[in-house]
Amino acid sequence: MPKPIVAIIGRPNVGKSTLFNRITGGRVAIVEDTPGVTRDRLYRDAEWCGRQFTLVDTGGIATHQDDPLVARVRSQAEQALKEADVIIFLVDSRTGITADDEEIAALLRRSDRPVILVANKVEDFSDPTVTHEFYRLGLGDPVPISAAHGLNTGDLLDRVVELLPAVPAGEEGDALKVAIVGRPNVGKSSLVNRLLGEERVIVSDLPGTTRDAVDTYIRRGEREYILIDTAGMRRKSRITVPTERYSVLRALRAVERADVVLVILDGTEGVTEQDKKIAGYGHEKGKATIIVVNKWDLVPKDERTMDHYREAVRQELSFMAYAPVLFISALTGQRVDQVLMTIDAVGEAANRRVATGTLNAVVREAVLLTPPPSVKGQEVKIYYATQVKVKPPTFVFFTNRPEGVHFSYQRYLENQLRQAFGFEGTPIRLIFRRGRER
Ligand SMILES: Nc1nc2c(ncn2[C@@H]2O[C@H](COP(=O)(O)OP(=O)(O)OP(=O)(O)O)[C@@H](O)[C@H]2O)c(=O)[nH]1
Ligand SMILES: Nc1nc2c(ncn2[C@@H]2O[C@H](COP(=O)(O)OP(=O)(O)OP(=O)(O)O)[C@@H](O)[C@H]2O)c(=O)[nH]1
Repeated sequence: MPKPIVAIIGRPNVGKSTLFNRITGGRVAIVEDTPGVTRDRLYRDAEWCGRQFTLVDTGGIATHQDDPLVARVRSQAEQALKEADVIIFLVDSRTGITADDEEIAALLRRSDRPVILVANKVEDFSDPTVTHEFYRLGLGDPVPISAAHGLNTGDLLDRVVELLPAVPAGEEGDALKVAIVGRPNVGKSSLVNRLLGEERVIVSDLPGTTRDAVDTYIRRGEREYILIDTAGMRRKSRITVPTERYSVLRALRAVERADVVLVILDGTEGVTEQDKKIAGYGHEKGKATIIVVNKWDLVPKDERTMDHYREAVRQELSFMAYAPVLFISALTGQRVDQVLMTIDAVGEAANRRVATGTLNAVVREAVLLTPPPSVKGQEVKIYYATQVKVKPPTFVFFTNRPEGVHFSYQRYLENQLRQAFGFEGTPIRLIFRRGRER
């Protein structure tokens, strides 16, 4: 299960970022007395009484600067309503209720999300009348706080934790987290639907309809998965819709918390620059990756079309030669069964540990077969290796000259390890350290 999300909403200048920093214990950011000062940190993890959650500061959500304030505040609130498990609605006890507050309150009253109404900037907690007028918003008892001084914020957090969804038993454990990423409209939601075997995510022809990452928990026999369905990532220059900034962040976050990344390509198009960038995120983060070429039903083909496409993928994504390539149709269901099987396989490979003895037998033979080239007349010796980590499998090689192991020789060693141990679908890392013969 992902961490629950708690959003702070409210009109500009009520103290959202002050409260955000107070709760997450971040450095108190430079807050100015100017309404609408933009910050770029939207999400931060927080914990209270052992419960973890992700806090969102909606003041940082990008909106059209040209839009009237009311529209901006409303779109931020709507965004928060879509994804938050609990909402903190912040008002300013010094200014009292404004038209913007009324507008947000109306939105909140129509939604079914738990809302905590919080009156900020309270100086005198002994005076019960300071928060009285806020009852009129129809959202229950206002909680008085001072975000700037950290007064009563503990009580507020108690309320937040009470309202968080319960942690379902046994769900924290072994489920493999699978991020489904790709450009808008390549068929991410359609694939998720197929994998679920039922229509649960709304699919539409409009690019970018799937705005938020949706986490779905599925079980197949003994195995459990969490599918993280992300919104399409747009090229930076084309980001015009306010929520796009959100989408890119979410997609990156999805990759970060995933064990396996499915990069979905549109079979009717080649591999684009955007595809490369998306695939690159997973590679850099050391995630096991599967390339899924979708809409294969639409591709006019003969018996060589698949090989051609595969070659193109290999060429464009040459940095991830380890990733298996599948050709599917989310629409007809063709070969979709291979997706879960391949997820299992690459998930296992990413977690594989090789015994030190076996590893060194392979390394010795590889070195014997092709010794490392010497550098400036000096011999380079590889003494032994050991696996220090999984996800991704990471190996430390001890050598007399770590800087002398040429990149092409590192490639050679990587290939030898792959030949011996597989590791299909996962990057592996080789680290060279100075050491002595054992
Ligand atoms: N007196 C007092 N001032 C506060 C308190 N909390 C925040 N402020 C001040 O209110 C102003 C606005 O605070 P911010 O945290 O930037 O408000 P915001 O809601 O994030 O504002 P936007 O960025 O415009 O959305 C700052 O000058 C803060 O110092 C408080 O508890 N008491
Ligand atoms: N012919 C065909 N059409 C498909 C296939 N997969 C998806 N589509 C269609 O492609 C369109 C986009 O599919 P979605 O699943 O919404 O794509 P998405 O990647 O989630 O899109 P965003 O929400 O924009 O990120 C829909 O009209 C689907 O019916 C496929 O395998 N074959």
